[in-house]
Amino acid sequence: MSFLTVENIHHSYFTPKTVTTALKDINFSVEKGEFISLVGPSGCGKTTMLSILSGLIQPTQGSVIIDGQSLDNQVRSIGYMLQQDYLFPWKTIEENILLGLKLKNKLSIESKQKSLELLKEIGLEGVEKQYPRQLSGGMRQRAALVRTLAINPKILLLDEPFSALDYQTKLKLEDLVFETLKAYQKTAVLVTHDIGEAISMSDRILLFAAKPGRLHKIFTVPEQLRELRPFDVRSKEEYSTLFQEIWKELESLENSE
Ligand SMILES: Nc1ncnc2c1ncn2[C@@H]1O[C@H](COP(=O)(O)OP(=O)(O)OP(=O)(O)O)[C@@H](O)[C@H]1O
Repeated sequence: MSFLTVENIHHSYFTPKTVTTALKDINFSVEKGEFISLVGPSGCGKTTMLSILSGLIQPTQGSVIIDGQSLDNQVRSIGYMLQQDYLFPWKTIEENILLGLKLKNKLSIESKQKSLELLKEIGLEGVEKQYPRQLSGGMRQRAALVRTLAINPKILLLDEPFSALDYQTKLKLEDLVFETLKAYQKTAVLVTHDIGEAISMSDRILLFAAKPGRLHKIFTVPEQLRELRPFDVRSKEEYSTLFQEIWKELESLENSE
């Protein structure tokens, strides 16, 4: 059985005058430790899918099974990382990264030590007593990653976590997040508009189509790219080939709309 199974998900948004089918007949599964990306044109339902996986919205139909249990029993073990870091400005970095543990009643000497070690591993040693405004955007996103991992989530949902960063910081963070998730064998689902980012970080890429939002095609990243760090993937021939393939598929989707 797969670690994450999405079964027959259907979701519509209702307003007094309109019904929008954001997702229709979505089925896919993710293995433990696998990294998948959701890509596709604007409005194809990527964010809706992630909101369903996080338990923030209930799908109109269908189910999500994580580690053999329904999502309702697992929402506490989902980690969510967004475009904005959402660190509390009046709390220090240490207080921010321990907040999730505190809220979940999981703060202990051991869990605190683990979180501070992770902060060190991610290159943020020495900023514990500083406030978010004293850190750069990239450093704040790294702190947000530590806060997300501190609760030891079973699955990490990443909603365009690098899109607000400058290009150089983004590439560096892609490497860092990739290495960290690999080291901790975390299962992750990334939503991104950046095909290059999807190829360089993922095992598989799920291309969604719009109107109605649906899963159009799944691409498997070649084995030889999966062992490399994201930055190095970008210079490989297999990367360019897959980029072209996904790009053409996206163009054909746009032309058929
Ligand atoms: N709260 C809402 N109420 C009504 N319609 C919504 C709502 N949220 C999203 N939609 C509609 O559902 C569809 C899917 O939206 P969603 O935001 O999931 O797509 P997306 O792929 O994440 O888009 P983008 O790439 O632009 O962020 C769109 O047609 C959108 O207009």
